[in-house]
Amino acid sequence: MTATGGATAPVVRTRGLTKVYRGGVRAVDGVDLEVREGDVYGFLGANGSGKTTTVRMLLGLVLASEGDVEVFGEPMPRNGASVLPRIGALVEGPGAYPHLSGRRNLALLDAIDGSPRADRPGRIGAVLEQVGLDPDDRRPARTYSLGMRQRLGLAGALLRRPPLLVLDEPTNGLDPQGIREMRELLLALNRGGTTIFLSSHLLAEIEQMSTRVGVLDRGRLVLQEDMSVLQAPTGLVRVRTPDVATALRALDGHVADHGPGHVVVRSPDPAGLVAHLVERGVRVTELGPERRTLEEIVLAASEAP
Ligand SMILES: Nc1ncnc2c1ncn2[C@@H]1O[C@H](COP(=O)(O)OP(=O)(O)OP(=O)(O)O)[C@@H](O)[C@H]1O
Repeated sequence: MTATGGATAPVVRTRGLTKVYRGGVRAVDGVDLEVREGDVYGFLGANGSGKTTTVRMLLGLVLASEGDVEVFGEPMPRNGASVLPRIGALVEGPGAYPHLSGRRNLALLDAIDGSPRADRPGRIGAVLEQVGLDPDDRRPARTYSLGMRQRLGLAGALLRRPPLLVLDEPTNGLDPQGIREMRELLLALNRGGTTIFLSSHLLAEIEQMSTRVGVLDRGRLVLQEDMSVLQAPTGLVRVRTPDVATALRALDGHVADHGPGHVVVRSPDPAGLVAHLVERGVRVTELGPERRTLEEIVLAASEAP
């Protein structure tokens, strides 16, 4: 196990991870991931950028062509038998036996896992409640909405109370309400200490949930950074005002940008800036630090050659 500067080993680390499919498609190309304990790691990339292939290599479902994967400091897939029971995974659309209820589906999964039988009903009831499904619902899974199936899939992933969840596009096919519920559930799990690795092609989803983000572009990791660093204040202040023309005169030389109803000002001192503007008859309706959106950050990273 390797430790970085005395800190705990990353929960997931890859080095030079590469997958070349037969026929020569380089789906994943030299990827160095680092997911730390407690992260909600947002793994972002357009369709076809290689997210699913990467997730599958993390879980040992696809063999890497080159490079290595460590999960909990152990090599994968070699130590799968010890590592996989500590991972809850939802990789491709949730699979469930359509003729069985949610509870029966989970009981089967639990039995396959070889978990102790004694407290099975209680354990299953608890995860069903946790994902917002009724533990007493006897209807077969085929009558479930897509959102309910997705929750059932997540319930299956949570049965062993894994410290790491690996989820490939967990909100695919959900309506806005379902997406919100999934987000809240995942954030609650993360607050309880679960590390979450989440792939998505949706910027807004990653922006709202993640503590750290990795961006894949045509198989290459073009960005990996903590959100707090990416969205640190830029030293610019955005001022909303109905008096843009007056503001421009008052701030001569300090304006970085302006548009209808706002100016963006280079200023280390927002309080002083307000006083300065008000003195010169500029009405300020709103003022706050300017931060880059994840979209701007990702576009800039993906444009690099
Ligand atoms: N089994 C395979 N054989 C050959 N090529 C494959 C295979 N699986 C994926 N690919 C190719 O590898 C590239 C990456 O695919 P992958 O599914 O990993 O991307 P993704 O980012 O998960 O995309 P999506 O969100 O559409 O699933 C694509 O060009 C895809 O066509």
